[in-house]
Amino acid sequence: MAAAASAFLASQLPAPKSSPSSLSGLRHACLHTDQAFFRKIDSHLTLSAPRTPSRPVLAMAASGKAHVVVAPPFVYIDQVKNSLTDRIEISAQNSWVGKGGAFTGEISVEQLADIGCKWVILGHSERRHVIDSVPGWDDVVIAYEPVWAIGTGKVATPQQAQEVHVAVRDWLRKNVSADVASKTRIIYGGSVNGSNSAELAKQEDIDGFLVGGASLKGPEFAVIVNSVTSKKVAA
Ligand SMILES: O=C[C@H](O)COP(=O)(O)O
Repeated sequence: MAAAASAFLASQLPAPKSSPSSLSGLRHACLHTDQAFFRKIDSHLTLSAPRTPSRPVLAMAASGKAHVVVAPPFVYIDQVKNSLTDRIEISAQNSWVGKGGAFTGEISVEQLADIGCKWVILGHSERRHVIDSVPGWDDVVIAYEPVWAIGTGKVATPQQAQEVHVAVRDWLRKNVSADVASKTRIIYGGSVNGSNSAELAKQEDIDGFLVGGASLKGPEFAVIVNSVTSKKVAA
């Protein structure tokens, strides 16, 4: 199980030069906990989900273009999974990342895999996890979310997000490999909605989205999913 130290990686990234001055201090301070890692359990984009996904979500998924993963709270995973087609995969919002043992109340990746959950979000800024190592990068998706943008309605500009995504990719190139840098999906999260997703998706290094609030609105969620270009879907 899973991923690099998010705080460690983030601490090596520069604050985006294009930050507006009113946000630059906050952005810089927040940057240290802004990266989350998605680790595929078996084999990006992850989303909050209502108990029952809406018809537009199912219709959009059936179109077969974007890779869609929904991340309901633990207690709804089975219910949501049973209401979805196989085209939409399931993620947990967190998991126990330590070794085995007696940890009452924690949920392990083995348990998640056992109920058909293929992904897990690790290191979301709301969880403050720090993860030790990445045994393999093939199934890791990195999400950049400025903390000030999460649930606030304040979205990073496409240029700001692109700048940080480039920095993340550069970090991967220097610290892992050029191959991993080019293949790893880096997704943006933080007040993504149907009005801003298209411009964000045009950026070269934005490979998808981590959507919170807008994922609960079926038609808007479908707009966001469809804004991810075919180039990135194919990646
Ligand atoms: O988990 C969700 C992300 O943190 C983004 O949430 P948001 O789209 O509501 O800002």
